[in-house]
Amino acid sequence: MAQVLDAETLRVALAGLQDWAGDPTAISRTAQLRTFPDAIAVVTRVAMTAEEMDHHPDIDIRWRTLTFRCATHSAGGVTDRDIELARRIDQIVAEQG
Ligand SMILES: C[C@H](O)[C@H](O)[C@H]1CNC2=NC(N)=NC(=O)C2=N1
Repeated sequence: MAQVLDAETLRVALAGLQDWAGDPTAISRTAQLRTFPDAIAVVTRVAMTAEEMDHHPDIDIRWRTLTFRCATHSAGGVTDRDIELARRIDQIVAEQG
């Protein structure tokens, strides 16, 4: 099973991502898109990626502002799977933004 990252490993991983913050329990990032449809397009793409990975973020939608939160429930915290999901979310946001 995936292991929860220790604080130092997490710090290094967060430095390689775009706007993510958090602690070993969960990481999150907010992204503001140009329009509501742009935001929903990002949500749809993230949903497809999450299904492929069988790893799903919590997503909060407020007009054109999205907040993503990633943790591995079965492990009780942030694992490599969350870092990979965050990286893919960054890529999708960058492509849509
Ligand atoms: C059976 C299936 O693999 C699990 O329920 C998956 C689904 N998606 C998940 N997503 C997240 N973020 N954490 C999990 O522990 C998790 N578990």
